[in-house]
Amino acid sequence: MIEWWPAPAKINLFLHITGRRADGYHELQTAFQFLEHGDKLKFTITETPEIILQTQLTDVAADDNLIVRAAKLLQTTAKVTLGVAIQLYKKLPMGGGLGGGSSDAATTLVALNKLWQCDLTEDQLATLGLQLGADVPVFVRGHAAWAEGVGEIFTEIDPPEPWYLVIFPDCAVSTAEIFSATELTRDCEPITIAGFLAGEGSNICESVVKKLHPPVAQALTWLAQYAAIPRMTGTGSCVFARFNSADEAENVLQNVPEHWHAFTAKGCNESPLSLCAKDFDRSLNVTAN
Ligand SMILES: C[C@@](CO)(OP(=O)(O)O)[C@H](O)COP(=O)(O)OP(=O)(O)OC[C@H]1O[C@@H](n2ccc(N)nc2=O)[C@H](O)[C@@H]1O
Ligand SMILES: Nc1ncnc2c1ncn2[C@@H]1O[C@H](COP(=O)(O)OP(=O)(O)O)[C@@H](O)[C@H]1O
Repeated sequence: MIEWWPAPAKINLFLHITGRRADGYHELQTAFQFLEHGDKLKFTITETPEIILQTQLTDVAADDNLIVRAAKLLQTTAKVTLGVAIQLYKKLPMGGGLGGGSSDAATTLVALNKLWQCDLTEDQLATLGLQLGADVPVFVRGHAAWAEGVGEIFTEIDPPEPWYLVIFPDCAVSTAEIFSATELTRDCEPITIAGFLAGEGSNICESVVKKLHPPVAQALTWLAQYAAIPRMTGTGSCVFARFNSADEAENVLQNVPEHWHAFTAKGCNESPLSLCAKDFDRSLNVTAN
């Protein structure tokens, strides 16, 4: 049986804004890839219907935590009478653009769907996830993706899987703050998947974030000494660069200034959550046979 379920980080390999809908949401083009690095969650199913989060996050009330919101949403939708106690091992910085909150929510949906035996389909879980946040569906689906619309229309992609060095420049960036900035570029020319795979694309939010959060600019400048095309993920604040091997990424990690948190991780097109869910299904089949 699975004890700890992974909630991996994602990075946006590029991020363009192509327009804005009448409801204020932005139309995007982006490419998501997962990292072999992230949070972990442990679920203990209970006979009574309470949902208890045993690990508290500073600054997030338990009822606002996306883990609790995801569990409640699934419990109500699938009319589940069981409950759950959840432990969280939090590694991903909040407001870092690594999608930690969304990934925690997706792992909760995917794991509890199995542990509570709800039998919702992946499409149903992704639709539920979208109610919690724009980034939740890609974590539910678990494959690297080209995304359009407000980030919910996916095409699976298989870009190279390099090693990354990721720096969290010790500042949190709110997605809503960046999307409400007047100087944000909102009219990028659409690009194609083939164009992206050939190297087109950048993160259009970088200039606004660098201006509002100088540590992000400093981290990008620092990384540029060691790697071509350092980039910000999502609306920040983390920045990343790619390397051909774990050793190359590790060597640069040794030099990262102490006041920044940093880590290395391999990029992966199938998410650790998806692999874990398959392991879970296999273990059930073994027990049944
Ligand atoms: C733009 C991305 C790229 O990955 O940024 P990051 O959050 O990862 O940095 C995400 O899609 C973000 O997803 P997520 O963080 O789940 O966003 P949400 O909670 O749904 O929305 C936060 C706020 O951002 C704005 N928002 C979000 C998504 C979008 N396509 N257009 C928007 O204008 C809305 O004002 C919304 O209130
Ligand atoms: N389980 C959770 N983990 C992280 N953040 C959460 C969680 N639940 C709710 N949040 C809220 O979501 C915000 C965004 O967090 P996160 O997804 O980690 O960053 P980002 O969207 O920049 O990748 C946090 O600042 C926090 O207020």
